[in-house]
Amino acid sequence: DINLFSAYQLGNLELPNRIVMAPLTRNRAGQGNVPHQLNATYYVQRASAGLIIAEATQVTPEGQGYPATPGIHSPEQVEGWKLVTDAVHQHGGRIFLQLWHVGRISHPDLQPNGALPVAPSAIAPKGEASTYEGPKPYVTPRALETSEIPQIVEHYRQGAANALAAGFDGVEIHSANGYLIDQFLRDRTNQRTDKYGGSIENRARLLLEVTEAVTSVWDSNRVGVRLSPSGTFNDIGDSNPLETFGYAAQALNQFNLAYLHIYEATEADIRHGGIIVPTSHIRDRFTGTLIVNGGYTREKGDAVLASKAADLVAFGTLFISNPDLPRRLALNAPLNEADQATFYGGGEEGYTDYPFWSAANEPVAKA
Ligand SMILES: C=C(C(=O)O)c1ccccc1
Repeated sequence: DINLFSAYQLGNLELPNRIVMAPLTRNRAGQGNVPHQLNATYYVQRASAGLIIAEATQVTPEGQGYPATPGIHSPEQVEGWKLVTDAVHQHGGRIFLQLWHVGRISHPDLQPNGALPVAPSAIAPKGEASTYEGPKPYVTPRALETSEIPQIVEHYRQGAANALAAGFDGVEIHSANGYLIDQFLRDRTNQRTDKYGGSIENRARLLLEVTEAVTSVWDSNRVGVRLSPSGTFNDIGDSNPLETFGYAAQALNQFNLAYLHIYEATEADIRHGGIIVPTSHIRDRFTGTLIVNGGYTREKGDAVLASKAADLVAFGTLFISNPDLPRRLALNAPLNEADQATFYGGGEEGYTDYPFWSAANEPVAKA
């Protein structure tokens, strides 16, 4: 039976296992949102993943929504990312970059010239923004003019080109978790009356235009898309996600992408009463490789692969605290507990200081 340790042919990339490192925001970019050596150490420690999807990275300054998240829009950032891709490649790893624009999930304190964050419509998210001075209530974003959207698409294209120059093996278009592209996809946040709003085709237009632009830079088998059909994070929602995401999954087939990556329903989504879209609804419509993510264990991962409900399994929290996760899963070794207090921000504590497994730290049987 296929399991987590089976190899996988992802387009022309050979993955030695089916264990993917999920994109994880860690808020540890250097000055100027430039990746630095500490980030290279963190990623190279995890190079045994079948595939690393590096953290969400803004394609333009307006796309930043949190302190110290890396960018891919300046020459310094391209140079910084080369430290990461070179290190991972020297250790035989493969790494994609997740291209991001947060849309309304930001604050004027994080925006160039203190401007309003942009979004499909002027609808403020519930909750608080994370700024360098701490949490602040979200503001009502500025609705993008129709004439501004080609420039947004160009930011993603340029970001994709910069990722190619930075030595990545591919890119993932972040279209999940209530950020800009997800804001356009869903009718709670997109109440536009132009060709980017109203019908499902119109609400998916930005996703498809960005995918078109990114696949004009990369071979399509090096481009992935991430969706969160059941998501409620960032006050996102849709009146008919089965239809919305069923359409999106089918529409993406035209590009022959590397994969579609689904962030599955969390306990929070179920608690928030979001409509749950079963991953089978997507699997039945998307004809390419499917990555699933969300609370998987070795057993659940092996099972979802054996049943052919997915092709690859992404792990987030477990990769935070277990740099050598594939080896530990293969050995059924104990797993380090992740320290949530150091998930976001800071330095090496809770980032590069989690131990690797060695039999030496096997609990010694009591004499
Ligand atoms: C990029 C994120 C996502 O996709 O959910 C994110 C951002 C901040 C904290 C956690 C996660």
